[in-house]
Amino acid sequence: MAKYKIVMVRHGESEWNQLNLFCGWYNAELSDKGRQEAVEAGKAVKEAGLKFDVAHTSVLKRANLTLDSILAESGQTGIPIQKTWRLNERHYGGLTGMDKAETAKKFGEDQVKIWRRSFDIPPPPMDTEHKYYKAIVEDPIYSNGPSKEEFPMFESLKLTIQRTLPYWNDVIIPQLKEGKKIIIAAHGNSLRGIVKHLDEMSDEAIMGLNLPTGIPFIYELDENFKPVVSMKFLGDEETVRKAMESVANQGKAK
Ligand SMILES: O=C(O)[C@@H](COP(=O)(O)O)OP(=O)(O)O
Repeated sequence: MAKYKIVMVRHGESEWNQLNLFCGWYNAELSDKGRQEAVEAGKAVKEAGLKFDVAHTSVLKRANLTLDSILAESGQTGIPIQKTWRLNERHYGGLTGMDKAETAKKFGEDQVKIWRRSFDIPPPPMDTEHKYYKAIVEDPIYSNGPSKEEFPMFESLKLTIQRTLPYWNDVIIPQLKEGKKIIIAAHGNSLRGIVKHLDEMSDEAIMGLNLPTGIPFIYELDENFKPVVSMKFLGDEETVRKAMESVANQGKAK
């Protein structure tokens, strides 16, 4: 029997999603389409009658602004919002700022799929000469963490899960136990990590999961935090399927 319910959402389309650039820890803006997706997500939350006591998000504005829109549209602006770098997108290392389709043309679609979707093969590291190194490392959004030692220069999904899961276990689970109703607004890969954990997906199975932007999904969990309902999207099946397919296709050479 379901005891807990939690809502998650990948942010609306960012300007870098729109340009098809690897984004990772770069603090990209939402695109106009992304802002609209966030509004629609809020309407869907309202229609579904979902109420929250607390919200969690990354320190990146594409997730923060999506959350703000969802809360505004569903009339819940006053709730506490907890921001953490642990919910950030995976750090895309040296690929940050590169065009996904161009990268597929140069290195092959198979290699790009490995970089995007393999469980434990990381992208190449970001070195100090990288165009976006300073923009990321010196961004004030990181002034409260991670520490210098924790600050990644690249992350595989495995490494992303290693820093996201402690937040799930130490912050989210205790709040669920207290009876808090929670929404998490985060990113394609930080959320894939949580989904992999909850659904106990194999390293192979998680390769096939592409999360769409701006469509909230619900998990219902039993008393042991095992899913009774998994990834139930607030959207019709065909729209979700197409949106997932289009994310998968971002890594194809054009
Ligand atoms: O970093 C990025 O480019 C995308 C995910 O990219 P893929 O892993 O789907 O290529 O992250 P998000 O838009 O969710 O913050």
